[in-house]
Amino acid sequence: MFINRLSLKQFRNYQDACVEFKKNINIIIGNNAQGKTSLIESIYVLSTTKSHRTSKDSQLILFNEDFARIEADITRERDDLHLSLVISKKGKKASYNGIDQKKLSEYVGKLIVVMFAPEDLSLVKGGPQYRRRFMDMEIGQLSPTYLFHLGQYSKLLKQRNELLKQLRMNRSNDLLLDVITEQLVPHAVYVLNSRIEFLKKLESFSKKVHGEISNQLEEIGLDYINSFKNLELNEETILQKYKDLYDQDIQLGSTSLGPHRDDFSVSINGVNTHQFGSQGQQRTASLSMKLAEIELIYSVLNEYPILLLDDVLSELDDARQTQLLNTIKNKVQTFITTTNIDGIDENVIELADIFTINNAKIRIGDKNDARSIENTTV
Ligand SMILES: Nc1ncnc2c1ncn2[C@@H]1O[C@H](COP(=O)(O)OP(=O)(O)OP(=O)(O)O)[C@@H](O)[C@H]1O
Repeated sequence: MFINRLSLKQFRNYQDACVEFKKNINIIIGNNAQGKTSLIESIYVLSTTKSHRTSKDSQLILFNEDFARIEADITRERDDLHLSLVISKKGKKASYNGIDQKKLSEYVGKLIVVMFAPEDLSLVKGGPQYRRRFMDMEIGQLSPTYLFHLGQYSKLLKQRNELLKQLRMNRSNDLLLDVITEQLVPHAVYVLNSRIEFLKKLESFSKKVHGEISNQLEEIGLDYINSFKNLELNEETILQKYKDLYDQDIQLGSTSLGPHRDDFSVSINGVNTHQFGSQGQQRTASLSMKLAEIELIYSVLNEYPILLLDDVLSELDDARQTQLLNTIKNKVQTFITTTNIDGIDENVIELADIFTINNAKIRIGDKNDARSIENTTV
């Protein structure tokens, strides 16, 4: 898929902006704090309805304004799309081809993106919450059903934890605990099985990509860490396990097992990268997973997603940039932000359109414009 036109109104530091994209590689260059990340963040938000760098939607609205709007014209293999997302203090409203969407979960998946940003290093290095979020966002883009089950699971989990806390004070309402637990279990089982299946597929694509990046010296492994350990993941067994844990959960005042506790490990040549990997290995492993995602999405949709590279390309060495270029060339529309074009491989620059951003004003430029920006960078 391909974004032809993007327009922003009162999004972050953009008052009004409209930009057309023609080539599949687009380099966005500007000094710090001009609006580069905000531009690609807007594409991510339009796709997923969530920002990759804040959970507070109000931060996306230009200071002192009431709403922000992101719109784009998109060409997909099978059709053209017009997407619009309005973010206001009252909430978010999405529409496609002029039709308002009642549920955001049904809107997600129209525009599919893969983002690789500095925060993605946390994917390997950070706590389990980063990896759970990664799985949920990625599976969610491909499956509204997953988003539905995840949403139900989160809602019921919150209710169950509140109830457990009440029961800790006064053990009287076990019947309600039965009801909530019985409702929770099918969603937990669906989420678990989907994540395990996703991770298996991602592992097989990652092995291929990582082998190529590392000259076949390294083998990457991804393993789902399931808090139910080796239990069979069917509703009956999981329900029984939750029941066996009633006393423990009441004492804790929270649900001790389930998808909200899970994680996945990333290993290189059998060694856990989270604990023992070098910075470089952690970065390569994150990149392999992101590139693998592109191929995984293609295998499901028969269509490539859009790739957003926020300030990460110049940090990759030549071999990794070449690998990246091979993955995206002529097929994946890619947006690359940077303050410094010198760190970007000439072969990538040759294939790209270059845009400059200065105080939220976007201009189409060329290599020389990009270099003159660098000269003014302090
Ligand atoms: N809601 C908002 N309203 C107005 N301005 C905002 C809002 N949110 C962020 N900004 C400002 O927008 C500017 C651009 O931020 P952005 O993160 O896009 O910069 P950038 O060009 O990616 O810079 P860097 O290279 O430092 O990452 C910053 O000055 C930031 O403070």
